[in-house]
Amino acid sequence: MKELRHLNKYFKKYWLKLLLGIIITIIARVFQLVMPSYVKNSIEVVENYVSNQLEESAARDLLLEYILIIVGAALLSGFFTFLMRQTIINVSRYIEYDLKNEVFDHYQLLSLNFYKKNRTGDLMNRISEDVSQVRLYAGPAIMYGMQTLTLFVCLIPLMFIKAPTIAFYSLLPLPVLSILIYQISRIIHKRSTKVQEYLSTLSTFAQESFSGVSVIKAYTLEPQINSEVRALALEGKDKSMDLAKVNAWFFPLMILLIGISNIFVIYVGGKQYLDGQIESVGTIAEFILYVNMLTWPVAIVGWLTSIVQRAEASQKRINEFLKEEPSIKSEVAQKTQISGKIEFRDVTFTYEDTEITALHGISFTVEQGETVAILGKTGSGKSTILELIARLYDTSSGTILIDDVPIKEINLESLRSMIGAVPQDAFLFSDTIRNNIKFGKEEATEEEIEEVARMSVVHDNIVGFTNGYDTILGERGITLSGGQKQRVSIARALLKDPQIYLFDDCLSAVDTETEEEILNNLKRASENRTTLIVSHRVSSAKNADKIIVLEGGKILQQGTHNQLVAQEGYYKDLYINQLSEKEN
Ligand SMILES: Nc1ncnc2c1ncn2[C@@H]1O[C@H](COP(=O)(O)OP(=O)(O)OP(=O)(O)O)[C@@H](O)[C@H]1O
Repeated sequence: MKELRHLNKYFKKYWLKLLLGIIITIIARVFQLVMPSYVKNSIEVVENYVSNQLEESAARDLLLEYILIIVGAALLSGFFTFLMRQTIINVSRYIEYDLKNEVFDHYQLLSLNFYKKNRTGDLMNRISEDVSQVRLYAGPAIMYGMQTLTLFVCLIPLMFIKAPTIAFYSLLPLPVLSILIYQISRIIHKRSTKVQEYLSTLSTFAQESFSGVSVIKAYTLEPQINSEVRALALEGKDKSMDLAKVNAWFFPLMILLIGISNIFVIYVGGKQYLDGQIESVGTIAEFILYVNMLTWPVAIVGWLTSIVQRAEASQKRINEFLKEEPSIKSEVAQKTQISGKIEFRDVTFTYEDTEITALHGISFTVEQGETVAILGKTGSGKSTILELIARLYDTSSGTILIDDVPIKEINLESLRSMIGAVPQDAFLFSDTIRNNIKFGKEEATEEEIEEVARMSVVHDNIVGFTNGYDTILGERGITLSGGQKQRVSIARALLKDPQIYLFDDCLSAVDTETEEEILNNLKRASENRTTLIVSHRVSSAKNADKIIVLEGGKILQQGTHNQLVAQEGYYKDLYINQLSEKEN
């Protein structure tokens, strides 16, 4: 129960509702207890009438009275049971909602390294599946637990007072029932977890096959994929059958044990009646009702035990993530203005997970308002430089200064709010084009959105769609071409109007003419803004104030376009190659 202590703060938050729920549970059970003794009384009335101790009209009146009491108690018990669910189950839904938000908010704080170490499926599972398991503890477990406790506390002493011998024998099979249900619940849980695992493997595989359907068709891989799906589905079916087999035991076992209890009541009660130890056959009927009232709560003790165990395991997994500290933290609370000078001083950076050293002792300065292009072969460390400026990672050694202040001494929110980054793989949400552009500036007007779309040379494409800016993207809507995605992503950054622009090879999928047009527009937009452009093309770099050429994480060449074409090396070769490609 150590891990579940995390929920105490929520129990404190909703203590009044919980207390009310518990009181209502007790009231509901007490009304339920009225029924069996009035059934007994009714049978006694009939017995007395048969043995001529009671007039017919008096018997009728009494029976009517008892029936009305039974119906009234049942209605009240039902009404309070309804209220019980409305309070306790509602509290568990509130706790589930709070806990989901807590986990999600924490996920948002964590750094990229955390997301690399943990698979998306795992992150999703903890926020959905594990939180649901915990909810079962916070709601149903408490509700049924209270119900069972009330019944035990009220009913068992009552049974022993009324007829101790019958009580003893009728209760005898119930602990066995509880233990068996506990064992079955455990097995059911284990097997259903396996079924869930297979289902998620199958759905991941299916999802990948649908996403990659064009590759599958192009390579005529359909038969192979079909047989893999069939094999997975077969395995899943076997696991489901295993689960169905244990599930099938649940109710028959319960019915068997209730049956045994009833037989004990009838046998022992009948014997006592014949021996004159109990006065009425009604007592037997009363005890049969008691046994039936107890069966479900007793079975539930086993079920509850396994629910608490599962909730504890789930909360442990949730706590593991909640304890995770973000590796990139804002060490300065005070927000600052940033004008955009960037300096790398002997920066070395190694990715923790792959241990690849992407940058080796890099030093360079970008003055405020300057445009710098970074070129180099793939894997030379270009994107890493941009990621370090946005402080998605911290340097392994050396310092990055923004406006001559070490980056770690700048409020993280201020820094990131002043950066407009366009990543290499433009990511667009399954939302309208308008909302995707507005992402960086919620309050943007229609005119502003259109203006940045024009500057990114994507406006004409957008108005060409039937729904224009309301066109939904992604799975629910249309798929943009690589170049269109890149340009929507550029529009998003322009709308933010930041002090620092980071463009990571974001024109690779557009033709050179459009590239030229966009670059001209960017030049206007980024006037007085510090701009870093990562590219493989000389055309994107040639107008920059400075060009940095990287190789293997080190600076190979540095200078203006004119300086670099005048010297032998990577840049000049690239320039000549791309020039002749263009001419051809
Ligand atoms: N997120 C990451 N985790 C681990 N290693 C990484 C990560 N990103 C890049 N690397 C490694 O760091 C090195 C530099 O990568 P980087 O993406 O900075 O190169 P790049 O010059 O931008 O390449 P490209 O032109 O292909 O985009 C590469 O060897 C790469 O494998």
